[in-house]
Amino acid sequence: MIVLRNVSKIFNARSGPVTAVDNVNLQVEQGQIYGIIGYSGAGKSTLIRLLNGLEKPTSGSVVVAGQDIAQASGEALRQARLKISMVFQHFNLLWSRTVSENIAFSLQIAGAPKAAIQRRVQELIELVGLNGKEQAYPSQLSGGQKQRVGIARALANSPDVLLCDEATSALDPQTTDAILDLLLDINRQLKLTIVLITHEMHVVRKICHRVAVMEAGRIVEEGEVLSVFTHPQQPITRQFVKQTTEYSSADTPFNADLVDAAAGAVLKLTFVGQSTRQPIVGELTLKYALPFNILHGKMTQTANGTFGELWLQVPASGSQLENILADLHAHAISTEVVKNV
Ligand SMILES: Nc1ncnc2c1ncn2[C@@H]1O[C@H](COP(=O)(O)OP(=O)(O)OP(=O)(O)O)[C@@H](O)[C@H]1O
Repeated sequence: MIVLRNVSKIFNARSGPVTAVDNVNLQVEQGQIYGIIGYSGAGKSTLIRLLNGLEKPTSGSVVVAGQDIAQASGEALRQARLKISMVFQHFNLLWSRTVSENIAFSLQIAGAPKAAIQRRVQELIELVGLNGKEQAYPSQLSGGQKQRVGIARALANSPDVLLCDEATSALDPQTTDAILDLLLDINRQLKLTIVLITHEMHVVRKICHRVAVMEAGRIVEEGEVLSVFTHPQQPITRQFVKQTTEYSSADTPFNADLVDAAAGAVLKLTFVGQSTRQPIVGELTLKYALPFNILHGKMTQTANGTFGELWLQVPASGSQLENILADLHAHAISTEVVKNV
């Protein structure tokens, strides 16, 4: 659905040239929810503006739904952009128009017949859960409701691609989750391709199928969300993954006092997919007749699967510890010896 080839964008600022996007290659499949994560200044906004033709690349090609957006101009660009909608962080609603009128606006501009507009608006109101709010003005709505209007408005022209520019960054955590659920629902119901930019890994974890990590204009890591979470390669990706855990340093998530200095090695086990279903601690306890001590455990859901992390203290060393690790690997469980006591 979207293919970016060797895309760079260099701005000529007063202080000199700024490379906002640096040789980016990217592919988003039809029906995918694709996350682009990075800190402020990484180039995310520029990249998303390249996708809807608001910026032209300095070099490279940007193809969306078969159309080269970078080459298109005039009427062709206008038509292409009708199929690429955007949802904004600060909603960008028309404050003097009601909810219905905001949603109807782009259809009116396109010259759709009145009855068709009314039908479409009602359909969208129901889709985003705003029944009863048709005649309300944006100032009478909560942040989450405003974003529902923003999403309904973006869907009015039945786009091929929905771009979300930090769509939940102005919302509290509960409202963020409700809006993310709505996006997931829309993706499933309409098979709509969604590209979102964010600085929050929680957003990526909850709804994205794939993620690209951006740093200084480049994509430094890319992959399926589940595999990026379980095997982050770059330091910046590890930092983002840590955002979604309750501990912020490289330290373990449990109180160090729980570890008995004389009671053996501390292991971190990571389970992915099917391996999350195995009663592995019970099996090991029986097999080795050892009192495995659970220090901490958690399961995390992503859009393409579940992974679990478990910290254990194992009163074993030497060849016995090696055998335990080999057994875990045979069950497709990754291990890390956090501390070898
Ligand atoms: N029109 C412009 N002229 C000059 N420099 C620009 C322009 N737009 C963006 N930049 C620069 O390009 C770099 C990337 O900016 P961009 O806004 O794309 O990053 P971002 O990841 O979206 O950050 P934020 O989340 O803060 O918006 C920054 O160094 C920024 O200063």
